[in-house]
Amino acid sequence: MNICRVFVRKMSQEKKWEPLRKVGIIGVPFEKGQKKYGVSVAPAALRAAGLIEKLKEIEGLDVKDYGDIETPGIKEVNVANMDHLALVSACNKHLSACVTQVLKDNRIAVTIGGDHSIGLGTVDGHYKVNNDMILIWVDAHADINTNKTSDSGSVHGMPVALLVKEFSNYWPYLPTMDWQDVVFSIKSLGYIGLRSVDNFERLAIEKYKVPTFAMEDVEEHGIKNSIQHVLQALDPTNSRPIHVSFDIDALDALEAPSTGTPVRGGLTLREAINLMEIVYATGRLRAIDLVEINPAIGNEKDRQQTIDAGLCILKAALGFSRRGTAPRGVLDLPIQDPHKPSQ
Ligand SMILES: NC(=[NH2+])NCCC[C@H](N)C(=O)O
Ligand SMILES: [Mn+2]
Repeated sequence: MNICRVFVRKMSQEKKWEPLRKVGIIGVPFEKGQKKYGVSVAPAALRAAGLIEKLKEIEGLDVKDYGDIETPGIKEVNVANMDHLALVSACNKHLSACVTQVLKDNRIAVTIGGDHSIGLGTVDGHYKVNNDMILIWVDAHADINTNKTSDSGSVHGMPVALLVKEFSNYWPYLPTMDWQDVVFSIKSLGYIGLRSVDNFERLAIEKYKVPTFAMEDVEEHGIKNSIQHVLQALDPTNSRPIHVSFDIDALDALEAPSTGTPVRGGLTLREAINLMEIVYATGRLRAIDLVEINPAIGNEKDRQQTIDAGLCILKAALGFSRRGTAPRGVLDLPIQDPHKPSQ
């Protein structure tokens, strides 16, 4: 039997994944998912630091800026221990539609927060286009509290719990949230970088066996094995689109001090870059969120360091190589005539 031919046929049936070389940037100046002032300034601060230009420098990358999502003032609703739900809901409804549009334009959706409550809209919008997507939540926190289990009442600690269909019995009726179809499964979720996990969050992770590499596990296995393990657990056939929701507080507070809920003992920037390089190399990254950069926290150096770290993470996710990239289609260095003066 011609095993070889069967193998070749099987290979050619498998979808080949190439990194998408087109991206769409969405800014979300939203901060009502938590209590501190400043995280809404991040999209402007990143743009001022050259976000668009720096991404355009990546060889072959086509970058389109879709502008910012604005959230007009709105009448609040009353849900126990859940601050500003109506505003969070309005912002995410709009954001979800925008992410869907970027993906339909055949671009990777790059969303700049904003606090992490906006993960609700980015994942909702992504799922509408790729319902086989997997979600990698890179964070110091699990963000899987309900209004019953949260100590803070801040929705940036709840987006994962709002997203997953397995949690429907853990929520009351949530006014203003009727736009959301809760269809994403917790079976498609994995965590990297955790080190501040509330009791009920830990219970949820164990109950639903969420592939989780908390900092102790990253310590034991290294970042490369950690991400590969999560990807393998969620998608053993390497065939599902990837969404990374990256909270800057996944980095050690020394690497990214300008954030609202910093925790020491986190990822180094090198580990975060390596993580994103590995995700890029799969060719399957379709959406990335970068959230919780708060330029109003710390001094000028803290601010710059945090924004710079965020830019490094985005660049690694979108194909920047630390090895360098030779100019495309050029085979030699520029020739000069040794008998003539320079021109
Ligand atoms: N996206 C974040 N920074 N989340 C922090 C959440 C902290 C805490 N677990 C809470 O529920 O409030
Ligand atoms: Mn978070």
